[in-house]
Amino acid sequence: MGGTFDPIHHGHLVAASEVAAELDLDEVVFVPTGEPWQKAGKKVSPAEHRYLMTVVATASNPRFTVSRVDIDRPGPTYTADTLRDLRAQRPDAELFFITGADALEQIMTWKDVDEIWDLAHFVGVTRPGHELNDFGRDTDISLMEIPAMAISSTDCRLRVNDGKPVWYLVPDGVVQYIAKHRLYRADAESDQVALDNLTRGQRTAAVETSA
Ligand SMILES: Nc1ncnc2c1ncn2[C@@H]1O[C@H](COP(=O)(O)OP(=O)(O)OP(=O)(O)O)[C@@H](O)[C@H]1O
Ligand SMILES: O=C(O)c1ccc[n+]([C@@H]2O[C@H](COP(=O)([O-])O)[C@@H](O)[C@H]2O)c1
Repeated sequence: MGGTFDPIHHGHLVAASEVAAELDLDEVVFVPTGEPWQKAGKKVSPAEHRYLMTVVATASNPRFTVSRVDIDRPGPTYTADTLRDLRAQRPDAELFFITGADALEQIMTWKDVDEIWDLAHFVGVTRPGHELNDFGRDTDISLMEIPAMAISSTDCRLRVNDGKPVWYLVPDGVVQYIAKHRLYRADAESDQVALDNLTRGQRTAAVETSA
């Protein structure tokens, strides 16, 4: 399951859990984006913070793992690259790519969209406020109804900035990670920009130092 995970929330986790149970998957790999090019105009937290929050959120589930392939690959994140990298690491695995209805609405605008159907089966899950569409022939998309979780990362970020709680919207460890690193607060903006401006290696060291 790919995502910007800024922050990861219970909507993501329920989607992964439901698809894993329905399809009897051995593993769900959460893949935080490196540079989500379709969010280029939006402020995105440093990849290392998003990666670490995803690790914290998934740690208690033995079937959930987190991959660095997208955050370690320089440049914009394309799912075709994600899937090629995962296939190289797991040559015998049958891959499924889980995506919510809103992301699925945009899938025809993704890079190399004609090639992605050969790299994985796509599973589109319901999300409140969005229509679920499989685009008909020439695609490989299964649709799945999951419990409706009206949670978004955008709303979580706004709530933190407004001083509202995000308990029970995100896992407890993620609430604590956000507080510890003062994420999503307008008054911490200068810290974020400073982190954004570091090189990838410096950023990893900086986040590890402050963790
Ligand atoms: N509440 C939800 N229910 C089902 N799928 C979801 C939900 N939230 C996110 N997803 C799906 O998870 C994937 C990653 O989403 P993403 O990390 O962009 O979260 P988001 O909540 O949509 O973030 P933002 O509000 O910042 O755009 C996408 O495929 C998205 O459709
Ligand atoms: O391949 C693309 O061009 C592409 C364009 C937009 C989004 N995606 C992928 O879709 C997933 C959800 O993205 P997002 O931006 O909604 O967090 C994530 O894995 C992205 O890398 C992929």
